[in-house]
Amino acid sequence: MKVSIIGSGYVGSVSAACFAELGHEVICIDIDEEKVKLINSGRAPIWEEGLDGLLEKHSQKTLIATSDYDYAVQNSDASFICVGTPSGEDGSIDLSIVKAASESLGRAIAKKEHYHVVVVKSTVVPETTEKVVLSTVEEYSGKKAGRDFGVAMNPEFLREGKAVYDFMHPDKIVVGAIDERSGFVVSELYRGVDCPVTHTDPRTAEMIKYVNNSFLATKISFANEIGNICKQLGIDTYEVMDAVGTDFRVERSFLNCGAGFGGSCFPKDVKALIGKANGIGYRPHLLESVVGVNDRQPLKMVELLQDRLGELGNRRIAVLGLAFKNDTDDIRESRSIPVIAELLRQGADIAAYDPMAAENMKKVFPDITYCKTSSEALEEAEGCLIMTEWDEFGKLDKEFGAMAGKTVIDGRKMIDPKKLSTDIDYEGICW
Ligand SMILES: NC(=O)c1ccc[n+]([C@@H]2O[C@H](COP(=O)([O-])OP(=O)(O)OC[C@H]3O[C@@H](n4cnc5c(N)ncnc54)[C@H](O)[C@@H]3O)[C@@H](O)[C@H]2O)c1
Ligand SMILES: O=c1ccn([C@@H]2O[C@H](COP(=O)(O)OP(=O)(O)O[C@H]3O[C@H](CO)[C@@H](O)[C@H](O)[C@H]3O)[C@@H](O)[C@H]2O)c(=O)[nH]1
Repeated sequence: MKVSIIGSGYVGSVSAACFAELGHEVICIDIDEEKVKLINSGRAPIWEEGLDGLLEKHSQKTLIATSDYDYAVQNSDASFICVGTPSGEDGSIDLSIVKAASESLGRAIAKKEHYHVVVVKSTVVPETTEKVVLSTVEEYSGKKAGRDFGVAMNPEFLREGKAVYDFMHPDKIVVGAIDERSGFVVSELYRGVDCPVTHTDPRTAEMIKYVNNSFLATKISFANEIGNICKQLGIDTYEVMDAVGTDFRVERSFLNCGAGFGGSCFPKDVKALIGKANGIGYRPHLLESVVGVNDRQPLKMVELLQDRLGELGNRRIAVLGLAFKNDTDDIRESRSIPVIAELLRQGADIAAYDPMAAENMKKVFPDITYCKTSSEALEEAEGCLIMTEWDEFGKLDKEFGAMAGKTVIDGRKMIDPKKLSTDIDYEGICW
């Protein structure tokens, strides 16, 4: 089939490359000319394991990029909207980018003779597909949904760092369509991907995505709350979760306590669902607490450091890990951001290191010191905060010997001090 993908960020570029790998002809549309150029030269606009290889393989053959909506719509059967859905000022969803993409799509569909399917892959709150996307495309195309064009919602569940693998091997595919014809086109695109498919209406599909993310975020905040209690009682919360997680009704994953959840999805999506609930007159106390625990958790890292070191002004502090999790250069909502902001507020001298995300963090904190290795960051540092679960931090040992102090606060349970040959003053955030 022929498919166009609107937005070439994490979801769009991965979806485009994977649809090409599944044998479809793909056109990427982005308003960012740099991304268009990169994709057309066979290079990925973001770092994702395996993405460069797929783009190199398919670019200029069955995959091209453009900023021309008319060309893309004329030459495809369906368009997937994969643009950003950031938080507005009050945390509720900002749909302006989705609206703009829907307008451009509507104008292009106006000029098309044949049936076209509009698919929303961006994470959008329930009712958006019908009340914003469908109605905008109708308005700008002068055509009728269900007759002249189809509409479906197909949420994406990929994880950054594992995005290509997740797209090709998903747990589930959800297709929320306004009618059978639209749903059929979307399902056909996934032919060859082996997993259960849920066929439903658009608003249920939209809600499935939010419930999936909110539940995982809730597990993490629950684990952090339990971890905070366990720490005070001198109980190993990881041992607790290992045992509790053997209950198949609980399941062990996403119960690792630590510095909290970051990323472009969990914080934004939980807040968007809160905003949507408030909008319909329901106050979601549990979801508010999930955000509250997550906002407080990273600051505990600084408090623990202060307990050991006292005043932090002019003290050199190594911050290991800037990405919101391992295996990505993405720093969106990284828990190291509030930590660095608080350290700066207290006048600390920060030596930061991340294997991939330093360039992105420089845009947020241009004036801290960025180091090329963990060793360089630890050199002469009085304290160290481990913020991201990069494998290499679990292998640190002798490097701690170069510190001026010995305090290491671990936010991701990367270090087992009993296994180190170097003597450190170690404390875990919840253990
Ligand atoms: N990042 C993830 O891991 C992930 C996973 C599942 C779902 N999602 C959801 O998918 C959506 C996209 O997320 P992302 O992380 O890929 O975003 P992103 O910011 O990385 O990419 C969005 C892209 O859209 C482009 N764009 C903006 N306006 C446009 C327009 N009018 N026409 C064409 N292109 C336009 C931007 O230039 C950018 O390249 C969000 O709703 C997000 O919540 C993200
Ligand atoms: O037990 C855990 C598990 C994760 N995290 C943190 O949670 C965040 C998110 O991790 P992860 O879910 O692996 O990353 P994302 O790439 O943000 O993926 C989530 O968000 C995507 C966007 O919606 C969804 O598609 C995915 O299914 C969903 O896992 C990171 O900061 C992790 O450090 C914890 O603190 N404890």
